[in-house]
Amino acid sequence: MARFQRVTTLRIAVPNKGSLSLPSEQLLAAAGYRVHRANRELMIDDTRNDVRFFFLRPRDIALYVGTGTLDAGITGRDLLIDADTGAEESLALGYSESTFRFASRPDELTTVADLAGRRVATSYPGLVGQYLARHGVEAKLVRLDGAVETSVQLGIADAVADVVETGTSLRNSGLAVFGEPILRSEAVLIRRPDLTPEVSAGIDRVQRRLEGVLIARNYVMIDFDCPTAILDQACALVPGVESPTVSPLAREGWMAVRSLVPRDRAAIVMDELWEVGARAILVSALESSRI
Ligand SMILES: Nc1ncnc2c1ncn2[C@@H]1O[C@H](COP(=O)(O)OP(=O)(O)OP(=O)(O)O)[C@@H](O)[C@H]1O
Ligand SMILES: O=P(O)(O)OC[C@H]1O[C@H](OP(=O)(O)OP(=O)(O)O)[C@H](O)[C@@H]1O
Ligand SMILES: [Mg+2]
Repeated sequence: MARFQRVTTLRIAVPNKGSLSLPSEQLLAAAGYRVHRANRELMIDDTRNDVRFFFLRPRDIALYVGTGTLDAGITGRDLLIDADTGAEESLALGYSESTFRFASRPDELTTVADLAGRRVATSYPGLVGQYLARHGVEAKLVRLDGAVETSVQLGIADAVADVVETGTSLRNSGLAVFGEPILRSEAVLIRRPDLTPEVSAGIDRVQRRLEGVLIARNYVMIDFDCPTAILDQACALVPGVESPTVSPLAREGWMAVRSLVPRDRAAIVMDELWEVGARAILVSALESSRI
C-alpha cells in the first residue's frame, strides 16, 4: 500500500511580466515551490509538490482562474476586480501595493460627481465602470493600455483613473488626485469559487505555505529573561500569536520568555521590555513558519 496518497496536480497561474512577476516568483520559491524559469518557459511542472505552474499575463490571470481550468493564481486586487470573472481573493500577499485614484489638472475636477459627462482614461474600465455606477455618475471611459497619465495633455481625456504608488507619474504629467481612493491594491492569491473539496484542500495547503513565508518576513522571534515579579507586565508587551512561551530559568525568581513580534515593532518592544526590567533581550529572524 502506498504510504502517501497521491493528490491531484494543482494548476496555478503566476504573473510572467510586470511588477508582480519577480516578487511572486520569490514568494513561491521561499514557500518551497519550483518556479524558476531558465528559458522563459510558459509552464513548469513542480512534481515534488504536485503543482503545475502556468506563467501568464497578470491581466489575464483572473480570467483563467474565474472561467477557465486553473485552480488558483497570483494577480493584483485591482486586476481581479477589473476582470470581474467570479475568481475570489483568498489571501493578501503584501507586495505591489498601490492605490487606484482619479486625477485631473489641479483644481479642474474636485469630486467624483464632477466626472459626469467627462472623458476618463484608464486601463481598468471594469473597475472604474463599477465604481462610477455605484456612485451614480455617467462618464465616458477611454480605454488605454498604459501611460494613461499622458492622455489629458494629449487631449483625449479630461481625467484619468490609474494606479498610483509614489505619485511621480501624475506629478510629471501635471495632474493631481481628487476624490477618495477608488481602491487599495496589492498582490493577492485568488482561487476558483467552485473547487472540488480535494483541490480546495490542496490550495489551502499552498495558502498556508505562503502565509508561513509572509509571517517569517513580517515577524521576528523575541527571547528575553525577566524577574517573575514583572512576568505579567512583560508578557503583555509580547502577546504573540497564541501567547508567549514561558519557562523557568535555573536562577531562582527569573523566567525566560519567547514570543513573536511584528518586525517593524521589534525595536520599540525591546525598549519597553528593558524599561519594565527584562534583560538578555534577543531578536532573531524566522526562516519559515506554519502558524
Ligand atoms: N508603480 C507601481 N507600484 C506598485 N504596483 C504597481 C505599479 N504599477 C503597477 N502595479 C501593480 O501591478 C499590477 C499590474 O500589473 P501590470 O502587468 O500592469 O504591471 P506593470 O508593473 O504595470 O507592468 P507593465 O510593464 O506591463 O506595465 C497591478 O496590480 C498594479 O496595481
Ligand atoms: O505613482 P508612481 O510611483 O509613479 O507609479 C504609478 C505608475 O506606475 C505604473 O506605470 P508603469 O510604469 O507600469 O507604466 P504603464 O502605465 O504603461 O503600465 C502605473 O500604471 C502608473 O503609471
Ligand atoms: Mg504598468
